[in-house]
Amino acid sequence: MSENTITFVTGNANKLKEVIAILSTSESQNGTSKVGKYSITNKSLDLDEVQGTIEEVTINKAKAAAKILDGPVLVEDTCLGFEAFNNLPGPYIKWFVKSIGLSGLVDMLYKFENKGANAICTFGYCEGPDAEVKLFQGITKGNIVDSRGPTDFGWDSVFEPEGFDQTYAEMDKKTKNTISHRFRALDKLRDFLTSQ
Ligand SMILES: O=c1nc[nH]c2c1ncn2[C@H]1C[C@H](O)[C@@H](COP(=O)(O)OP(=O)(O)OP(=O)(O)O)O1
Ligand SMILES: [Mg+2]
Repeated sequence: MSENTITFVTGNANKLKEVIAILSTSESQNGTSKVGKYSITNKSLDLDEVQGTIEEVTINKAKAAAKILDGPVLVEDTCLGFEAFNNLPGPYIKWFVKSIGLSGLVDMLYKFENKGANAICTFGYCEGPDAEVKLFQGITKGNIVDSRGPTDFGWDSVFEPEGFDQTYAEMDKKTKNTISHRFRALDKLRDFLTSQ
C-alpha cells in the first residue's frame, strides 16, 4: 500500500457511505476517495471505545486503529447531545439508542421545553502507531422531534436540523450531506489533507 493511502476504519456501513459520498470527486472509484495526494480506502473494524469526552474517545479510537493497521488511519466518532442535559448522552448516544430506542430519546426530553440538540462529528487522523492524533470537528444544531422518516441510520429520524422542516432521515441524502455534522468535519479534514 502506498504511503499516501489512509484507511478509514469504522464498523458502521452508513457512516462509510456518507463519507464516500461527501468526499467523492471524479477521481473516486470502487469506494476509494482521492483527497489531495491521498487515497482514502476503508476497513470494517469495531474498535474499543473508552469513556471520556468526544476528543478522548476519538483520540483513543485513532491510536487503536493505527496500532492494529500499523499505518495512516482515519476514524470518526459521532455524538448527539441534548442542551437540556448539558450535551449528554454525547459520545454514549449509541448505547442510549440501543437500550431505550428512538422513542426513549424523545421521552427523555418530555419535561423540558428546550428540545435543542447538537450533532457533533469528530474525525481523528493518525499517521501511524507513534504519531499524534489530529482532530477535525463539525457541529450541526437541531431539535429532537418525534420520529419521522426511515429509521435505518441511528437517530436520523428524531433529529431535525435548524432551518429545516425535515428530519435528517426525511431529507434526501444529498441535502443531508451538505449540511451535516459529518460534512462540516470532513470539510476541515479535506482542507488539511489538501494542504499537505
Ligand atoms: O449521521 C448520523 N445520523 C444518525 N445517527 C448516526 C449518525 N452518525 C452516527 N450515528 C449513530 C451511530 C451510533 O449509534 C452513534 C455514534 O456512535 P459511533 O461510535 O460514532 O458509531 P459506530 O459505533 O456505529 O461506528 P464506529 O465503528 O465508526 O465507531 O450514532
Ligand atoms: Mg463506535
